[in-house]
Amino acid sequence: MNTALSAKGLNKYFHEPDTFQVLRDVGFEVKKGEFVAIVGKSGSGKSTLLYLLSTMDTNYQGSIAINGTTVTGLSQNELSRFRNAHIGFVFQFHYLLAEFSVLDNVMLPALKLGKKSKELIEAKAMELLTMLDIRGHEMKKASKISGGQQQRVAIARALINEPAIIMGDEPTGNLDSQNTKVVFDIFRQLAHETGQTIIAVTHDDEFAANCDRIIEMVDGKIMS
Ligand SMILES: Nc1ncnc2c1ncn2[C@@H]1O[C@H](COP(=O)(O)OP(=O)(O)OP(=O)(O)O)[C@@H](O)[C@H]1O
Repeated sequence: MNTALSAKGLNKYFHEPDTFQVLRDVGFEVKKGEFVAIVGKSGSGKSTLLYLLSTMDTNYQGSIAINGTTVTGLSQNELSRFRNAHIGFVFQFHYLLAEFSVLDNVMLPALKLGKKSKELIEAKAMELLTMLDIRGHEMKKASKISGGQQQRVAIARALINEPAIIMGDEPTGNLDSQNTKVVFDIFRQLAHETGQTIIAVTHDDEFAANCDRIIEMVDGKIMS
């Protein structure tokens, strides 16, 4: 199976203050190992779309399948389990637990999933911290490292359960150009060498231009 994500006929409405259609018949497929950027003007519906794709928002028309599982219609409990096992999230603001160590932050989603022993999880976390060049900072509180390092810790946390898909909402929105390049290169490596699929909403034209494919949203529709 070569399709990582399939979205069909997605329509989404907001009803406050007035009824407003934010997504209009959105459909596309993303292949396994593809690195895709979602771009578009502010208000075009990018974040709303990512919320649907990431299974956080279930109030829509249409259907979404991830890695061959139709997630549309699953219960909140099923979705929560599915997300934990299959999707990694990287946001503009990393939402690390400031008072917890770097290592604990990375280990947490795997401890929550409860499939592996603490020793195995710690070994995997250390492997990721090494790959992301944060080795040596693992016992520091998350609040005591730089912004670029924090974002790399957030990526390690997103990767700990070896998700098939990584979704980013402005994953480099808060970073300088040097750290943006580091994060971009990590994503590209994950896509092209590990076969993980990356879908990132971005306002950064250079970031988008270097992805495998750009999905452009205009007024809730896909243009290209
Ligand atoms: N909860 C909500 N209730 C009502 N309208 C909403 C809600 N969330 C978003 N919208 C509206 O839906 C439209 C799309 O919003 P969305 O956040 O998806 O856009 P975006 O392309 O991600 O924008 P940005 O680039 O500024 O983040 C906007 O007009 C926004 O005001």
